[in-house]
Amino acid sequence: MPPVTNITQTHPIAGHLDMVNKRLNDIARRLKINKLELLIMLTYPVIIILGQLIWLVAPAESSMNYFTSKKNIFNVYFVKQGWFWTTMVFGLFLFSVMRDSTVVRKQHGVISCVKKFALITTCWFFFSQWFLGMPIMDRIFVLTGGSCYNVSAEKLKNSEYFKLMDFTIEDLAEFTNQDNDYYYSSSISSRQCKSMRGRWYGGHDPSGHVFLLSLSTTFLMTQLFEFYNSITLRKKLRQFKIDTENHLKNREFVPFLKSLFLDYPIVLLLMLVGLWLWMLLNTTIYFHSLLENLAGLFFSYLASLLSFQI
Ligand SMILES: CCCCCCCC/C=C\CCCCCCCC(=O)SCCNC(=O)CCNC(=O)[C@H](O)C(C)(C)COP(=O)(O)O
Ligand SMILES: Nc1ncnc2c1ncn2[C@@H]1O[C@H](COP(=O)(O)O)[C@@H](OP(=O)(O)O)[C@H]1O
Repeated sequence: MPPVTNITQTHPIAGHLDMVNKRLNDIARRLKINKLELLIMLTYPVIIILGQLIWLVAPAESSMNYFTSKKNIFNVYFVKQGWFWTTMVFGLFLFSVMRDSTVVRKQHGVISCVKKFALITTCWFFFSQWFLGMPIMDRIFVLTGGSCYNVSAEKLKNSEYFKLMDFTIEDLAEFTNQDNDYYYSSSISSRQCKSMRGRWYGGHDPSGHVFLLSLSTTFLMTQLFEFYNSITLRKKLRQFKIDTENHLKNREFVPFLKSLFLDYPIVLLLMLVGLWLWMLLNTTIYFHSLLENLAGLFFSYLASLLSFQI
């Protein structure tokens, strides 16, 4: 009888996979993180590249859709309040983990993930909300030559921070009226600029959306796998399906919601992660330049890498 050869050892693809695996282990070791954390972090460059390809390939008319609008419901009520939703889902998840008798090493895990959340919340706050005045993302914009332009005299607040525009910027000319005076400032935040109907123009503007969406997703996914593995997760999702079918068959809507929020928030967590990844793809197709999206990702990587050290 001919000797039995192990196909996984002899197939050329197995060799390549082995090499990729070794390379990933190497990178993870150098960054002092585990392979799962690395794999999660690698999904964002893939999404950003996919977004760029869609933007390049799709003709303008087919790329104009509901998600091209800044006013789409998912952007206004979800992403723009993104830290709130991440906090809610994380809180429910943590509460369910504490009540779950099948989870091992609970106490240590819960404390470390609360610390991680405090750290990334601080990073989010400093990067996108406030950092001894302007948030970091706005400071980068101003330091690279950006300003808030075209603020009309009647919308002007805190006039000491503004100078009269005795010049016009060609790109922004359509937003001004020849008869009015307009002002500009490099000392106010993007939020203040927007509130005065000014134009945030001229600098490198790291994407706050890419930062928030990738940081939240990394945190939620790494915490999910901190407490569950793929087998226990699949078991939980199967049980959720059975419970839901029973609830809905008996028209028990309140018990269904109770079980979703208290016993199976992993379903909410996975739904939120799905929405965040979808919105991330849309951001990379329709908004910002590639470099600005990568800058948002870079700062979210820094925050995640810091949190992995806890
Ligand atoms: C010194 C201050 C440190 C603050 C951090 C303290 C850490 C405390 C530790 C643990 C407890 C955490 C409790 C956190 C509760 C957080 C609850 C909320 O998140 S309420 C705020 C809701 N707001 C948002 O979610 C806003 C999200 N949106 C944005 O960040 C921006 O809109 C954007 C970045 C998505 C886009 O920017 P834009 O300029 O284009 O609008
Ligand atoms: N996925 C998405 N869907 C809708 N609007 C998005 C979006 N991603 C980014 N935007 C919008 O693009 C602008 C730049 O976003 P950011 O700098 O946070 O990446 C923001 O506009 P506004 O600031 O006018 O709301 C934001 O709302």
